[in-house]
Amino acid sequence: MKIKTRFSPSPTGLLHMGGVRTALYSWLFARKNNGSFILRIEDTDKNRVKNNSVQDILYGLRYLQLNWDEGPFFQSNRINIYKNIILFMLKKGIAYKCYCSKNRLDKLRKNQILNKKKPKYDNKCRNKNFFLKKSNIPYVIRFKNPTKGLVEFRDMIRGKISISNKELDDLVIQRSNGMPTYNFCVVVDDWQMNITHIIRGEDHIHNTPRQINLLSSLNAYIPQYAHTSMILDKKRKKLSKRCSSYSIINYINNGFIPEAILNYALQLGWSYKNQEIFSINEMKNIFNIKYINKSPSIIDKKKFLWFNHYYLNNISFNLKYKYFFSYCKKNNIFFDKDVNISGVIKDFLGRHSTFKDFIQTYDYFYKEINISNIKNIYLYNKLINITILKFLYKKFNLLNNWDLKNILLIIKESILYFKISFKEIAILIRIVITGKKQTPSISSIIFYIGKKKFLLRIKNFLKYLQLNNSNFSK
Ligand SMILES: Nc1ncnc2c1ncn2[C@@H]1O[C@H](COP(=O)(O)OP(=O)(O)OP(=O)(O)O)[C@@H](O)[C@H]1O
Repeated sequence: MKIKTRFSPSPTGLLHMGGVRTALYSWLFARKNNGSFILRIEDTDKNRVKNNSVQDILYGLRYLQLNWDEGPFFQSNRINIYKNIILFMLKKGIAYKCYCSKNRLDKLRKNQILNKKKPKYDNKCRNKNFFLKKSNIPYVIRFKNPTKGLVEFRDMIRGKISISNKELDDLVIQRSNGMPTYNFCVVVDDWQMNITHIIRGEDHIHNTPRQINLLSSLNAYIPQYAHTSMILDKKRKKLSKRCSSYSIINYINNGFIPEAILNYALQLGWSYKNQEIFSINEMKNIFNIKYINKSPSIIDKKKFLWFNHYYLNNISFNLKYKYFFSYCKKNNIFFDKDVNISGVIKDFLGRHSTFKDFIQTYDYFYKEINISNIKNIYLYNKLINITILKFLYKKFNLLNNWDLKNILLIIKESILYFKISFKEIAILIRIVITGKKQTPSISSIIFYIGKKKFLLRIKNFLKYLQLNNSNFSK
């Protein structure tokens, strides 16, 4: 039997690490076993569906390259399939119409709670034959859950789980508005899509016995289940789809790369021989459900940054370049062709943990600097500054071979000429061409920023000094 797994999020909010890890484990399990990975969007509860949530899920999965073999299927497009099966179940007598009013059910529930009993439907309508009844009274359709025996399954993470059927309600499979319910649609889809393994969060574990009973009543194959523990935020609460700071889109916007997100997601609740770094291929080869642990995991931003930093330093230059430019494009950041951005990436990206941090630190390579924000250039007086800058402009303008060696030669020449220190001239140039007091080595910055931008910034600065009364001195 071909292995088939599925990721089936509900589009009720943002895709977060909990969803990504579930998708990753299901994807890895399928890939490791030459199986198929299916994407199914569980969007039948229209009241809870959030705008753009589907796009967010698809974008996140595509960014992470968790490619699906079938789908995306949308449950909202399959309503007729569910309804036909419900009709079949009614005919077969494994489902029935329940006309109990909300009022009656509320009272029943209240009394049960008062008598310290677990709230449960009392099966009032179960044995009445309402199938042919035509009336305007609203009704729901319930599944006839077995009343005796146990539902048992072997969870691939948690071991044997069994629950008495006495504990289970006659599940509503169709609401009074005619819409099939979540648990029912899931069962029909898992059955019709031939899902063999269901890896999902333990927030669904209470649904499993009901789903198994439904599958059995339809003579369907019972998949194997693996319920993972929850991922929690730093306050130890289950990650929320409503909180954007934990969303994948937020990580992507901050410049986390797929390798780091996947590696971090993998090891949140999964461990293998103390190894931390796994390439995608390694994940596919090694992945095994037996390495998933049962305790909840807490998102640790520092660790996540560490992974991204690691990958920014260790992926191939081509990949770095590709990710970096798609990040820039998405954020409307463009570089003049004069700027040697590959050099900047090669030399400086490795110092940073995210693209966002990197791009903010080196904004002077793509953004014009605002001279009027510069308050002090810490060097002599205005006249001397103007003289040095004019000298530099002239020398650099004549330089045809824009390379590090020649750039350093001009800097040295200016030091000797003006009898100032390297530090002093570096500060002046740094402020003028970057607007910042701290940057990496000034000769590299001059080299990477290119002749055109370098000269233009000196020229603009000179203009500003000449027009302005500020003396830019100590
Ligand atoms: N915090 C979490 N930790 C681990 N797994 C999670 C977490 N949140 C969701 N999942 C799992 O991710 C998968 C997709 O989740 P889904 O989008 O349906 O979120 P959900 O939290 O179950 O949805 P909803 O909040 O709308 O009920 C499910 O298998 C779910 O169990």
